[in-house]
Amino acid sequence: MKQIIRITKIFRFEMAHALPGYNGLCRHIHGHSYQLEVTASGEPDNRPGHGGEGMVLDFAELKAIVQQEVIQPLDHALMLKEGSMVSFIGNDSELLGKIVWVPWQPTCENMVLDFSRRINGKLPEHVQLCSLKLYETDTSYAEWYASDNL
Ligand SMILES: Nc1nc2c(c(=O)[nH]1)N=C([C@H](O)[C@H](O)COP(=O)(O)OP(=O)(O)OP(=O)(O)O)CN2
Repeated sequence: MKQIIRITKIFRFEMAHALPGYNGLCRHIHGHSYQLEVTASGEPDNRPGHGGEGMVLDFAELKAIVQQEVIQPLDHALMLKEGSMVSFIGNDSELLGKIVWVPWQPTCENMVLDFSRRINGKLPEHVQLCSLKLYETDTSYAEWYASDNL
C-alpha cells in the first residue's frame, strides 16, 4: 500500500523590509529574523542499496534547493516594493549592495506565496511541496498550504 510521508526542514534568515502605506511603524525600514519551515511529501524510496533508500527526499537536497531559491538571495537583504524611494540614502554600493526589488508589498503573506512558487519549480517530480510556514516575529507567521490552493 502506498504510504505518503511528510518531511520538514527549518531555515533562518535575516532581512529588512518596509511596508509603504502601512498605518504603523512597519512603514519604516526595519528588520526581522525570519524562520521558514518547509514541508514536502512523497513516498520514501524503497530501492534497496540506493543512496536515498528510506527517504522521501534527502534533507540535504531540500536544504540546497531552499538555500539557492530563498535563503541566499534574501539573507541580509533589504526587500522593497518597486517604486519605493531610497534616494535619500545616497548611492553607497556597500550600504545598498543587496536590495531585492519586488512588485508586491513585502508582507509575510506575499513572501510565503513567492517562496512556494520558487521552491515548487525545483523539487523532483516525485516530491510535492505541502506547506510553508514563515515566522516574521516570534508571535506572527503566515502559512501556505498546497491543499488550500488546488
Ligand atoms: N498580516 C500581516 N500583518 C502585518 C505584517 C505582515 O506581513 N502581515 N507585517 C507587519 C510588520 O512587518 C511587523 O514588523 C510585524 O508585525 P507584528 O507581529 O505586529 O510585530 P510586533 O513586534 O508588534 O508584534 P508583538 O509580538 O505583538 O509585539 C505588521 N503587520
